[in-house]
Amino acid sequence: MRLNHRTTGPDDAPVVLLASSLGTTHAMWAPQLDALSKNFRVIAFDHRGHGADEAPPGPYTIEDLGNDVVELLNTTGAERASYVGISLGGAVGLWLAQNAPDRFHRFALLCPPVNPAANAQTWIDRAALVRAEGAQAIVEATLGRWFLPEYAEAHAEEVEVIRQQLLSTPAEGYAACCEALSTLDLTAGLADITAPVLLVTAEQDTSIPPETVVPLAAGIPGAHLEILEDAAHLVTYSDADRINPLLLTHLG
Ligand SMILES: O=C(O)CC1=CCC(=O)O1
Repeated sequence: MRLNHRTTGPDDAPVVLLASSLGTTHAMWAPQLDALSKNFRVIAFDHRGHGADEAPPGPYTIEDLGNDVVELLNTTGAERASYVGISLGGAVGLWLAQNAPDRFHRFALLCPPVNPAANAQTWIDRAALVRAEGAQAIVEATLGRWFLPEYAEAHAEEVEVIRQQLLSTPAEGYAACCEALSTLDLTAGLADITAPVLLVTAEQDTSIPPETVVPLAAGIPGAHLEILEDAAHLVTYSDADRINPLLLTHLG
């Protein structure tokens, strides 16, 4: 599976992979590109079934999504990369930290779901809804979880960009990634993670609430936790001015 991606920054710089949330594309990383591309070769990619290409039929598994990233890394010629992932991208990062530790330096995982299988039926129902009715069935509720009302009111154009990404995501790709989440529980391997991990959660994140992310900091050896006040789920997009310095400090 060859993932859609966009590369910026110097060819000979250390590689950083950017992994987006469910139903968005690599374009959601626009607020990070200038800051990260000065010192890194930044590769922002689409998960399988997302972005411009046709979606392979689901269900997908976390192994599918994680192995796609390793294949993408293989094409760069770099032995190792650092990895920044939000939401679904954060879950894939947790899987990579546990299953491909020799390919990665550092992880920054923002609002990652660690045990979505605890709510398996929710994800199965969402997959069925999107297969039947398309992404328009979930778009407004999703934006309501991802952005604070005051941000959405003041940044209508920015929110519209994410709305269009959600609406353009192939229904099969979105649904098949929901199915990957419905079977995913990464809690057992947290203590085995050896890479330095930055965890970020947002106080008003109703998608992946802070109480599900805060315990990861105790479970992952040496993990560093940041809790953002006055922010909802899609922190890289709505709060780049606070997130970018955290990423630059952690990635080194
Ligand atoms: O859709 C949501 O609000 C929650 C979510 C889980 C994984 C993801 O990328 O988004």
